[in-house]
Amino acid sequence: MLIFLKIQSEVDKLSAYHPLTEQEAIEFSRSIPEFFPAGAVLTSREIGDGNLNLVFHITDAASGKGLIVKQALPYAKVVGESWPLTLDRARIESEALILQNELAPGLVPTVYKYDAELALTVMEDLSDHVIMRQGLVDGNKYPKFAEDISTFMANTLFFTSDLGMNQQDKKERVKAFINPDLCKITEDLIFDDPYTDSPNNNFEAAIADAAEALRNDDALHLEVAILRNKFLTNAQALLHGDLHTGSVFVTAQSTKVIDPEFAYYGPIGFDVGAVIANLLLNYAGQAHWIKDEAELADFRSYLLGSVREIWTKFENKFGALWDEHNADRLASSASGYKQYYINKLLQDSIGFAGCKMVRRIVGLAHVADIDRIEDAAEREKAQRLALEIGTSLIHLNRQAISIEQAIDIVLSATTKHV
Ligand SMILES: Nc1ncnc2c1ncn2[C@@H]1O[C@H](COP(=O)(O)OP(=O)(O)O)[C@@H](O)[C@H]1O
Ligand SMILES: CSC[C@H]1O[C@H](OP(=O)(O)O)[C@H](O)[C@@H]1O
Repeated sequence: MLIFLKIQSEVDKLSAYHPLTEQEAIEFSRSIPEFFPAGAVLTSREIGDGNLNLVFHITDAASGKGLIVKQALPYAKVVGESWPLTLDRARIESEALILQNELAPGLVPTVYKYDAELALTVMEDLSDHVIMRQGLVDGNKYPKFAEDISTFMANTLFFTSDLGMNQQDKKERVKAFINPDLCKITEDLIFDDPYTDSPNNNFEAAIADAAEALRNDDALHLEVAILRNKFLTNAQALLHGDLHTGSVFVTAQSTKVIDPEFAYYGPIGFDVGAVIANLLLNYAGQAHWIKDEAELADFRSYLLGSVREIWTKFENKFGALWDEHNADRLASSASGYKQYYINKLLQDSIGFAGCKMVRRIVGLAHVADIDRIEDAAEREKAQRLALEIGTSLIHLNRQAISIEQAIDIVLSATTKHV
């Protein structure tokens, strides 16, 4: 009730706020200086397929130019008005995109305009790219992805941390990116609901036994509680906060990260783990999407190779930034500290990856890689494989010393679930 009243008063204060119609989105997009030719005949289509916001695609057939107008609703679209959600997330998203573009140039869409009253951002149209989740379901490989995403994560995470920026300025930035509503979604959906009998949970009867096992595994609960506490308290760097393959646009030559409305200061491994988890969720679903055994083995080995490459490149790039740009005297001089810090990042990444896999199988919001499998028995197999990998990664996390251990977990779970 309190949240509802808070958000209602937020909406009342923004007197101009209302969800745009497709026509109004066209009118708004004409305010971007010198983008569309004067008198251009524009068309508008609401294309939002995410859980939270409106996304209008504005196009001019004559010039071939396009724009994206993304507007926050005062509630979570996937659930409806009964789940109020702050409009401030539009500010967080546009400020995060602008900062990410400075730290990792070319790896996010350009922001043309942010309007606080309407809670909307006008940004570069990336319709010549595909959403990576769909690309992977279609069996496509992305040769630039590991290089680009490791650069994106190393740069944005290092240079927003106490290692890579002035530590007093960092505290101001923590303040600017306080994001309680969106963090609460993650705290509930990822770090609580799957391990209890929550009304938010959403799993099929066929895997009720596996869902029950999650609720009764004390050792697992200990690991999740430790990871949850890191998410709640470890303001290590400015995270993207929701870095799944539905938040990445790709082509063979290009990578663009979108949708950082969950950005806040949190543990670095949460972003790295999100990328790993979503590659592994695709891995779990692929036995349905690719029927030929040799092709399946090849694609799965590409996915595991990507996990290895992403971690290794991230570790090397983060380490190189540490050597060249460290703003913390003791961190750079204390012998063994860099190795200690980066090993903790590996452990966190593995643990968070596991949590993110589990939530996509038994929690509120699922992934197309698995949910779109029409055959119930095949879908169940994929769900059980994802749960086995996810829980094993969570159990491993604090013991991990190499990414190879995570890969071994995937391989032995695969053998078990043929
Ligand atoms: N810059 C963009 N260019 C082209 N399409 C976009 C862009 N941003 C978002 N979209 C489309 O809108 C969809 C939802 O966007 P997203 O930012 O993920 O919204 P939500 O925050 O609701 O999840 C994307 O899956 C994509 O199809
Ligand atoms: C009730 S929000 C559920 C889920 O949706 C978000 O994803 P997206 O904005 O990309 O659709 C985020 O992952 C949340 O956990």
